[in-house]
Amino acid sequence: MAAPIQLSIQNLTKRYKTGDGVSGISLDIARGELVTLLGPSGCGKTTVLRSVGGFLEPDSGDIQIAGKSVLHLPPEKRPTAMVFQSYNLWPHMTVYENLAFGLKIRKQSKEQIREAVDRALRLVRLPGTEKKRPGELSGGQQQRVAVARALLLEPAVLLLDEPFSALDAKLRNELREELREIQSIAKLTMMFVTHDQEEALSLSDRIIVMNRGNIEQSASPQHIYDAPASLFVANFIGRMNMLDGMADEEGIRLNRYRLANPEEMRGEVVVAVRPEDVKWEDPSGPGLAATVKQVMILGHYAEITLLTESGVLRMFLPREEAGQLSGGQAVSLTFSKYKAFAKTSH
Ligand SMILES: Nc1ncnc2c1ncn2[C@@H]1O[C@H](COP(=O)(O)OP(=O)(O)OP(=O)(O)O)[C@@H](O)[C@H]1O
Repeated sequence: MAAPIQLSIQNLTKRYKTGDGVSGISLDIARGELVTLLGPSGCGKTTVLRSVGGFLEPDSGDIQIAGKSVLHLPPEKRPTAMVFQSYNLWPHMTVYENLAFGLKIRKQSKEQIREAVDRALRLVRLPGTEKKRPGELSGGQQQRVAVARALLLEPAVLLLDEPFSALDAKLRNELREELREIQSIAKLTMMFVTHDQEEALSLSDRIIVMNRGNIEQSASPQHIYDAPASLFVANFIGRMNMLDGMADEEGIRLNRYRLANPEEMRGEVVVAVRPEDVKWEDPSGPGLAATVKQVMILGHYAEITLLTESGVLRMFLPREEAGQLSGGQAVSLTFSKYKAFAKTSH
C-alpha cells in the first residue's frame, strides 16, 4: 500500500513586487519520503520551503500537512522544523541548552528532556558535547546540532534549506550520508532544497526540478537522469551533449547518421546524449563522422573530446579502450541511448 500523503501543496502562488516568485506549484510528499527541490538560483525553491514553514505568506493556494491546512498558523504552531544554511544556533547557550530549549517550552520534565537530548546527540554522532558552546564546534558539528534540534521537535515535515552548502565537499558528503541514515531510522518526511545536482541525485527518493517559478519534472533520481522531460532538465542534470539535428518522417538526421524518431517530431531538433552512451568505431561505420580532439585520462576512465559537424561532443570510455584513440584520428560515432527535443521547447 502506498504511504499516505504527509505534505500537500496545492496551486501555490507567491509573487514578489519585482514580479519574481512561484506560480501554481502543486506537489505531494508521502510520509517518510525525502524530496529535493532542485533548480538554479532564483527558481523559487526557497519561496516554496518558506511558505511551508510559515515564514512567507503565499498569495494563493493551500498547504496541508497530514490532511489539515496549516496556512493560517504561525511558524511555531506548524508541525514543521527548519534547518538553515547558517545553523542559527544561539551562541550564548551551550549545546545542551540549545537542544533543550524547544522541549522546555513544551513543558517536558527534566528527565524527559535529558533523555531526548542524549538520544538526539547520539543520532548525530556528537555525544559528549553538551557543555560546549556553538563557537567551540566546527561548522559540520554546528550543523549536526542544528539537525538534532530540529529532530527533537519531532516535526511532521522536516524542512532543510541548503543545510550543507557552507561546508567543504568531504564533510558535505559525510553529512548527506548521515542525514539519509537518520531519515530512514526515524522515517522522517523531508523537503530538502539545493541547487547542487549531485547532492539531489545522491540523497533523494524523488527530485522536483524547478525553473523560473515552475516545476519542470518530478521523478526519481534515476528517471530524471535517464529520461529528462525537457531540454532544461537535460541540460541541468549531469553531463549532456547537445547536438543540432533535423527531424522528418524518415527519422532524425545528424548529417549522415540516422536516428529513429519515436516522437515523430518535425523540423529542427536538439539531440541530447550522455557521454557514457556514445560508442565509437572505425570511420567507415554508418554513424556520425568525428575527429578526436583530445584524450584526457581521469583515473580509471577517460574523457574524449570529439569534433563533429553537429557540434563538439564528449565521450566517456574505460581507460584501456581510450588507449586506442589519439588526437586527429577519424572515427564514426553511434549512440546507445539519446533523447530528442524540439528546438522551440527551450
Ligand atoms: N523578499 C523578496 N523580495 C523580492 N524578490 C524576492 C524576494 N525573495 C525572493 N525573491 C525573488 O524571487 C525569486 C525566487 O527566489 P527564491 O529565493 O525562492 O529562489 P531560490 O531558487 O531559492 O534561489 P537561491 O538558490 O538563490 O536561494 C528570485 O528571483 C528572487 O530574487
